[in-house]
Amino acid sequence: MASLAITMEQFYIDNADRYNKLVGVFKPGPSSQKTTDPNPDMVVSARIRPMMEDETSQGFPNGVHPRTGSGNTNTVDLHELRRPPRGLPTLNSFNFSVDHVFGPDSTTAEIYDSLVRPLVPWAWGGGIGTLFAYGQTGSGKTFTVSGLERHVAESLMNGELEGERKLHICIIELAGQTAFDLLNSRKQISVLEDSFGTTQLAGAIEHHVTSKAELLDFIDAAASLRTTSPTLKNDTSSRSHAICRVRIENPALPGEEDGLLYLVDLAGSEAARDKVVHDVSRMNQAREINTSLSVLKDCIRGRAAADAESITKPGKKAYVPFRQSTLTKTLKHIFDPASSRSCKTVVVACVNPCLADVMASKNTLRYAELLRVPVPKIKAPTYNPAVPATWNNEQLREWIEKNSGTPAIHGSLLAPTESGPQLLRLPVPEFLSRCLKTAGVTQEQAHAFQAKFWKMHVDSSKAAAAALPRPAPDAAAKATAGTARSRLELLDCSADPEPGADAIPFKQRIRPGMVISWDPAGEYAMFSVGTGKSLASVLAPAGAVGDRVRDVLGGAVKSESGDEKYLCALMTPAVLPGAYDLNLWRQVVVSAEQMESEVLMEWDTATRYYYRTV
Ligand SMILES: Nc1ncnc2c1ncn2[C@@H]1O[C@H](COP(=O)(O)OP(=O)(O)OP(=O)(O)O)[C@@H](O)[C@H]1O
Repeated sequence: MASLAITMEQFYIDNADRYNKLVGVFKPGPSSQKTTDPNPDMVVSARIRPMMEDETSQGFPNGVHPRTGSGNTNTVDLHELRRPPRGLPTLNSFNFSVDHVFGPDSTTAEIYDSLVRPLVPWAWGGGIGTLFAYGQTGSGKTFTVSGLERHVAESLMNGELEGERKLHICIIELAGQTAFDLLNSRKQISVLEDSFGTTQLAGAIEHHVTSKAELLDFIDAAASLRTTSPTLKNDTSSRSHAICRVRIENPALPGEEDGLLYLVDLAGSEAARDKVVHDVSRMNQAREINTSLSVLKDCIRGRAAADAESITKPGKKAYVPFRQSTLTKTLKHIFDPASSRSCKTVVVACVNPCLADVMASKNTLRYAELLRVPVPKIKAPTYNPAVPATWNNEQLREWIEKNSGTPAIHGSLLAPTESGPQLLRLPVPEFLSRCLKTAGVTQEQAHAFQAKFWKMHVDSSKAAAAALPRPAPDAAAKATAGTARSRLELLDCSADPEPGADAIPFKQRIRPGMVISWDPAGEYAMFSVGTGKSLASVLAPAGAVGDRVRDVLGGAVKSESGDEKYLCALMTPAVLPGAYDLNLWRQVVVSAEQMESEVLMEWDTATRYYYRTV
């Protein structure tokens, strides 16, 4: 095998002139892949590095050519030289299409500006931005990722992004099934899934960073450890995946998910021709790398397909095999369709243009093409006031201002340019931060409004998917027609079913199930949360229960005083942000005087919790 490779190399060198002549007269045909609409959340690019000094000095021609002219920036031509049994060598040509091709003269700054820069504000707003560099050994992955890391550090730390954030960095290396902390002397760590289904890097140390210099120091320390590890020198970087994770915490939204920025320098997809060693461990290593890269491809495609369908078919569950490799398990948040985190991903397929490596380059470009999932062409939807996915920016803003409670959230602050589908894709923390820009809006109102918007989308899509023939409206439905909430909505919401009830002060219509905010005094103060208030759901008038009934602190419920009192069940914050539990057996007596306001709550079947609504 090795001798065959050497003979082929000699053949390429001997026929370099003929090869260059054939390439010079090559007439490119149409691109082999149908052009698809670019997917803004999943961009696949190729970077062709320059020929290296040693490659040109040996006489190897350039085998990979970005197509130029007529504005074409996404096609690459690759030419092999075939050795026929008889006669002169001939050209065997292929072309590949991706979203962007960067030729040997392109700089890392250009790649950053056109593809990677948008990931930074996305993660700053609470989303997940990921960059993968893929390619054969020696194709420029580390060169590209380390250059991009510098630009990312600059963007994160130059003070241009809005709001305060706390940044934490962690850099790990995955070699086969084993993970190491590159910021802690390459100590072995474990990749575990906890009982909440979250992947934990057990044993890895996260470092808080406050300046660009500090961030770069960590990046450089990890890079030097990766490339100079004594026993693995020279081969370490090519046989392992390096994952740099920056976690971006927003102190103004403590309960929300943090933004995540991943920069992933993948293991070399194939051993370079001059490094092939056919021992068993090397073969096993190569098999593991190939498996992890193949699973990665399936996961990237799976997630892109799930995202593309999330707006049109939200009920449909995509299968993404992220548990099949340590790499994808580590990056679970990106791939798990159940995580519902908003992700933007960029892949840079790095290509070595030397003719001697053209087989590996062909595989890299084919892999890159496979990562592209066409975005379904959806004709402009017809406006439907009940379906957020059909709203343009103007319709969305109008709805926001009418439906976001008091004070009304400014549409221009929440959705300056977005359409309905675009706002649905916004990371939740970013949505909340934008709501809070309107003076007087509280976090609770922002949460409730976000939940209302999302629920409307889910309900409308489910209704469209079900497309069941509708029965004729019954008398009760007719009675509520025209009120703010449909009969169906009222089944899961604490709102008063009486049409027009909200015009009557809540104390004049207290009823079982109503949720109230109250001010617990004395020993009941232990039930207050945050603001000193507590939430409870009315069960019955205190006078309606037997003489021996006691509340949660053992006090008698029935009393001789003529005060208007109610037996209520406490509602307490649950583990999920913005969620509440109804504690049916933690009962308290609340007088009408202690009640401050009615709070509308909704039941969410998916999480089995109650949420505030507006
Ligand atoms: N665009 C580029 N311009 C100039 N030099 C480059 C470019 N890309 C890569 N190189 C050089 O090519 C060599 C190989 O690059 P690099 O180490 O980044 O490859 P790699 O794909 O990370 O390899 P490995 O998988 O072995 O880690 C390095 O000397 C690097 O400086």
